[in-house]
Amino acid sequence: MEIKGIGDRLADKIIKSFGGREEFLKAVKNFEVDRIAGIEGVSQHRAIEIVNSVLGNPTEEFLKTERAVQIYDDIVGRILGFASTKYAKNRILLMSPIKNEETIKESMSFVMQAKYAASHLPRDEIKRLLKKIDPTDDPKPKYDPSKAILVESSDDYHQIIELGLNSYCPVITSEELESLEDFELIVYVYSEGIMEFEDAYNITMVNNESEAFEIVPNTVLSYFKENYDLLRNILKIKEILGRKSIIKEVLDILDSLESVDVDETVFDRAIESSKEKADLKLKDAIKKVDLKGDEVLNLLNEEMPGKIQKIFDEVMKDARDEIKEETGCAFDPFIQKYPVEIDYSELERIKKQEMSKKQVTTFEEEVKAASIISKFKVDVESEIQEILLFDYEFALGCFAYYYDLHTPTIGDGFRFKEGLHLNLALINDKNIQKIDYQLESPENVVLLTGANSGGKTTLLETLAQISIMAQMGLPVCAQEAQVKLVDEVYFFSKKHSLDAGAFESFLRTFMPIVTREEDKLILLDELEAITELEAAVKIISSFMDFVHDSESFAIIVTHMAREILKYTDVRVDGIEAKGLDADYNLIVDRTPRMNHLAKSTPELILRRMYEKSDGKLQKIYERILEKF
Ligand SMILES: Nc1ncnc2c1ncn2[C@@H]1O[C@H](COP(=O)(O)OP(=O)(O)OP(=O)(O)O)[C@@H](O)[C@H]1O
Repeated sequence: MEIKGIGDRLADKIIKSFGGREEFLKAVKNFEVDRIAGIEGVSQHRAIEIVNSVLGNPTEEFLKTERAVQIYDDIVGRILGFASTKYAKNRILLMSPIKNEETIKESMSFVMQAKYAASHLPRDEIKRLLKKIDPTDDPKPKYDPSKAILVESSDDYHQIIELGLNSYCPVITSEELESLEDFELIVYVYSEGIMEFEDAYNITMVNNESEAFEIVPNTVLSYFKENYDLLRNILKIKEILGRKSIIKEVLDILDSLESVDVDETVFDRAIESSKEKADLKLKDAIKKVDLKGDEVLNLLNEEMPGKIQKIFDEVMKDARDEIKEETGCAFDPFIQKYPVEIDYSELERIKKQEMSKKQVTTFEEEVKAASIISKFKVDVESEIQEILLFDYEFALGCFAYYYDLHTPTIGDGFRFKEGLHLNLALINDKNIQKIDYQLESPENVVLLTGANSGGKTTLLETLAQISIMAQMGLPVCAQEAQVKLVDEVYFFSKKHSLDAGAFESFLRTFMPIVTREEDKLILLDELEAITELEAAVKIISSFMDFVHDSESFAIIVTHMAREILKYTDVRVDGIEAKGLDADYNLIVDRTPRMNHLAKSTPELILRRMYEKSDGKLQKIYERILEKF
């Protein structure tokens, strides 16, 4: 693969922005059109051209006229409508016509298999899930200032920096640590173990030879956490497809990681309710106490009589037990008084301690999860890739399914049965007629004549679609078809401009066609609309003779068949209009009759206009009709 087809300056710029040729070629192989389109001055369209030309499939060598390109773009646009992910869209944008028969056949059979699969799948549900698949690359680390890594020496410090862990949380040395309270969690990465901490609930010790995820589990977990929803959707899709997946295990591990938040209100509620109960019990019990004279005297000296102390002891014990029951934590937040008072600073201390403990357990759980889950990363990534590829396949399958495409054979000419223009393929209307047609040697040049609005342009476009789609490796919109693989497709659409500039530019593109050796499919829609009639007749007839003697194929739509036939001898086909139906629609057999010169029937169109108008306008149509 070389970087051909790109100007040197642009190639330099692109390679530079990728940080090297290898990186750029890797992106091309991964169909990363967007990364190239992201470079300043490179449009999406140009990016596609660049990737295609690097891959060796330049579309511009095949699609020779503006209209041919439009027909190709229209086909691609229709397929894109079925794709959901950026990956699939890029791959579809890069589908270009080629001539290698083997590759074309392989691709057609791939699409037909996808069509079969799509026909059996819950398409809407899958599409809804695929719409949510947008994988992020490795997410940027989230910086968490509430945690810290504590190290002993500058060697240890550098080791942590080298692992890039300083982008997850602060890294501090013992001198910088003013208070343990500064952080919710401190991961002490020790080598000697020289620091000692008493009653430090928010510290966890990790050996300095540990792996990165044992110090910061998020180095592994972030990727999975950030992609949680994506993974869930991938799992759902794989379940629908009946494919095996390891994602369920990954999600179970992620789900098992408890949330760090300690519910502080549990503490507040437990304490309030035990205080209320204690107050009631004290009131009841103390009322019944009978104090002796010296006990009353002692009480005046603020000495608690034994009887009352006993009551307090019992009631407070009950209160503490109740709190332990509710919060799972043994502590005493009460001050012995009546009514009982709450020691709020003790309550806060306990809450903080519990949070720290919880932080440490969560950390340990995360390390455990990270160590298991890290082994799944490669598989998870390949499952994501598998689903992106599936989206591409599914889009092609849906396209083939909804448009009812069929594999054509490859042969020496063009022939199709029950063909339909893609515009008409999805319309459910009894007036839509499927068409049979053929263009084969020795009748490789044909004049197509017929009724106004009979469907001549539509037929030309149908053949162009069949040829382009087949060479893109797609099945085609016809029940049966044979296509010839050509090098170039030309489509000249009907232009209404008759000025000299248009004529000259037409000749400039048109005439060199016959000097080229390549096999061509040439479709010409009413040349006489571009030039003066007499000149058109002469140009067309000479052109037809040249094509006739070549390996190329041409259909020429004309209203001047009789005149052209004076100069050359070719097959003439005709689309015949038989009249108007009760709703003034044209009754027409859309399949051309071979060797039949059909009249154009403007009077039928005029009659329809006459019937559908009224008043003055109708009178005018009537006057014109009288002349026919
Ligand atoms: N096979 C078909 N079945 C139903 N409708 C068709 C079919 N082919 C063409 N039409 C419809 O007939 C109309 C005229 O088609 P088209 O423009 O191809 O005719 P034309 O012969 O090229 O006309 P013109 O006289 O302008 O050259 C369009 O609305 C088109 O959708």
